[in-house]
Order: sequence, then C-alpha cells, then structure tokens
Amino acid sequence: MKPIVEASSLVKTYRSGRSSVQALRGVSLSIAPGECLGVVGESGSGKSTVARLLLALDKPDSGEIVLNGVPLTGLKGEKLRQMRRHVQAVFQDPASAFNERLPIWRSVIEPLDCFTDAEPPFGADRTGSRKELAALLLEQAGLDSGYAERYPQELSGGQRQRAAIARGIAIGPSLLVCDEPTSSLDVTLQKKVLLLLKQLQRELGMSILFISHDIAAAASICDRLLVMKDGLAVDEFPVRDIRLAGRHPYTRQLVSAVHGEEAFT
Ligand SMILES: Nc1ncnc2c1ncn2[C@@H]1O[C@H](COP(=O)(O)OP(=O)(O)OP(=O)(O)O)[C@@H](O)[C@H]1O
Repeated sequence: MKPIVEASSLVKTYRSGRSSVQALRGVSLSIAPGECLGVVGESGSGKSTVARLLLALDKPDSGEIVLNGVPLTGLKGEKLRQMRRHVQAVFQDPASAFNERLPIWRSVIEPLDCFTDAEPPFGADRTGSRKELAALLLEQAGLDSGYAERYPQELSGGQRQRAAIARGIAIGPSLLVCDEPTSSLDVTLQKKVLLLLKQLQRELGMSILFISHDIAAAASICDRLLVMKDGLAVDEFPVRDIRLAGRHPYTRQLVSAVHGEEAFT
C-alpha cells in the first residue's frame, strides 16, 4: 500500500541573528494508510519541527515530503491549499486553538467552510444545518451536542481538546497530526482522549502522527514508534518490540524511566 506520508532526509535549521539551531539533521519517516506512528523524544529533539514541516507551516532546508503521492516541496497557492485538506492537526494547548469570540460549533465547522468540496465523516450530510453538523462531530468526539453553543472559555481543558479533535476530523483528513494532544490534561483525561483518538482512527481509517514526550502514552495507541534525539531519528520499531533487549540505549532509557530497567530482562 502506498504511504500517506513519506518524508526523506529532512533537515531544518532555525537561525536568529548569529545563532542557529539544527532542529532536524536528516529525519526520514513514512506513515501507511490507517497507521498510527508515534514520534517520541525529549524536549528539543525536533518532534514539533517534524509536525510543522508535514503541516506545511514551515519548509525544510532540504529533504522531501510526499503527501498522498504528491511532493509538498514547491507547492504554492491553491495547490498547497488543496494538499492541506488531507492533513489536519490537534495541538497541545486547546485553549489557544479556538477563537474565544466564537461559539465552539463555529470553530468546529470551520474546516468544512474552508474546503467546500470536502465531505464530513460518518456519512454526515453537509447540505443540512452547519450547527447540527458541528453538533454531530462534537458527539463523535464524546462531547454532548449541548456544548455546541458554549464559548471555548466555558469548556474544561478536556472538553476543549475533544472539540479540537472534532474539528480535526471535520473534513475527514487522511492524516491527523497530534502534537502533544494530551500533555495539558490530567492522567484520567489523558487516557480517555487517547482512547478517543484510537477509536476515531479505526472508525475513519485515517492515519495519525502522534507526537509526545511520553513514550508510554505513545505506545498505548501507536502501531510504530520513531524515537528522536538531537534532531535525529535514533530508533524505529513496531510497538510490540518496545522491550526487546536490542533496543537503542536512548529508547531503553525512556522505557526504563517509566517501567524500570527490568522491563528488558
Ligand atoms: N522558531 C524557532 N526558532 C528558533 N529555534 C527553534 C524554533 N522552533 C524550534 N526551535 C529549536 O529547534 C529545536 C527543536 O525544537 P522542537 O520544537 O521541534 O522540539 P520538540 O522535540 O518538539 O520539543 P518540545 O517537546 O519541547 O516541544 C529546539 O532546540 C528548539 O529550541
């Protein structure tokens, strides 16, 4: 099966004044249709930079990203916009993800307003009321339709993140990029949101790029993990192989921090 995303040898350096940071030093990855790939690693290892490049929010210095068979590099204007409809995002901070002057349903429906030829998931009818459609998306994300009229500041962090996920799936993307989507939530809510993402991934057959500093959270929903350190992918494996004795020392360090060194014996 052709991958949804294929990124090869991505290099990205951020420069400001005389200083520069090499955020990515040649990272390659691919995500198959319906697959959940986790990108894990410590703060500053380059995880969010990978997300920004895949979302075309930034450009690599070198390397290539092919999305649904089309190279992103060099795409501009309407062609770039059309590629963007295949990739949606959910970020860490649900508070800043919404316009606080709009009721939540208006933000949830926004991607469908932007891409008028995109079809919503779950066989929903886009010719009906926009508010009802948003309410249906919210319900699929586990939020009662009664919340549709509320403003973002009237929702809890967990509810806002569910609303962000509802918006993320509104145009039925091939790939949902989730950058630390549960990091601002308490442990119980984290688990619920992880379960929701897994359930939606299965129901909609979409791929997920799940970025997290928390290897246990990533392992709980991902099929494969890519471990990053200092701008490099140092390890990559199916989740079932996470405790193999031959894992990269840095992966062992991350796993041991959660499960203890005995995880590998
Ligand atoms: N816009 C920017 N300008 C300058 N440096 C940046 C910029 N964005 C990221 N960096 C630097 O690039 C490196 C990688 O950052 P990135 O955000 O990709 O890491 P991360 O693994 O996602 O970290 P975190 O888990 O803390 O979000 C870091 O050293 C960071 O300080």
